[in-house]
Amino acid sequence: MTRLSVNINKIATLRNARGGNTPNVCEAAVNCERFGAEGITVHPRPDERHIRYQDVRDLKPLVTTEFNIEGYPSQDFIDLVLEVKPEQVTLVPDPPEAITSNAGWDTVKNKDLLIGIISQFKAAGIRTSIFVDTNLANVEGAVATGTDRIELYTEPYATEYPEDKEAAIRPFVTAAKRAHELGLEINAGHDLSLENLQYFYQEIPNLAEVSIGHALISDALYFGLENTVQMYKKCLK
Ligand SMILES: CC(=O)[C@@H](O)[C@H](O)COP(=O)(O)O
Ligand SMILES: NCC(=O)COP(=O)(O)O
Repeated sequence: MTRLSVNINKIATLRNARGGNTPNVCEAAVNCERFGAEGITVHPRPDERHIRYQDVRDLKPLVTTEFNIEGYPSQDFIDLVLEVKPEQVTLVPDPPEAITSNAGWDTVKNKDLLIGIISQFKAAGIRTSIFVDTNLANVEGAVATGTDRIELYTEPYATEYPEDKEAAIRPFVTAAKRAHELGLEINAGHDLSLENLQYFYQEIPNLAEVSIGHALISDALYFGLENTVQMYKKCLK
């Protein structure tokens, strides 16, 4: 079974636009789970442009499926994750000025950094995942970091899909097969949508979880959040 983890960053984007508490981020998370989400993902960025550190603290007692906190492993981020103790932490190499996540880790160059950070989270009983592209050197390099999972960075797939879906999926199948051979569990995310999700799910073996936010929350503006969560779940059958 592939779990759908809904990334609620963009609920917080809308809330922050007016400075109040509407839409309520915690209420949205609880409802996403009620509508069928099997996880809630948040990505507190250094500038707190959407999800704030306090949102992460407020969400922890409310999330009853799996709580996944994504982010760059600054000391503030590490401290927050160790304080909150989610089911999973996903490390991304995003610089503070990044508009969004746009690359995976160079797991060879960052091996020692990742080993030190991942060991802290694992000692706290938190499952770890690291964002990687389909370069096999980075997939193979992930093993040495001690991470439990990789998260395949799927923006290149989403970009190429409309032109040539067979070409788009090919590197991801290769990377997923190699990761499984190495004993890594496999997550995926970034720019997955109602257009491209089902094919990705059908072609990628041993896919444990997809985390989806931007497209799903955008679709909810037209179809409603309950309908939309269930439409995405149907793509994972
Ligand atoms: C790692 C990943 O792909 C998502 O967390 C993405 O970074 C969402 O971040 P934004 O919602 O800030 O675009
Ligand atoms: N890890 C990917 C994620 O959480 C959501 O990415 P996106 O669907 O907002 O592009």
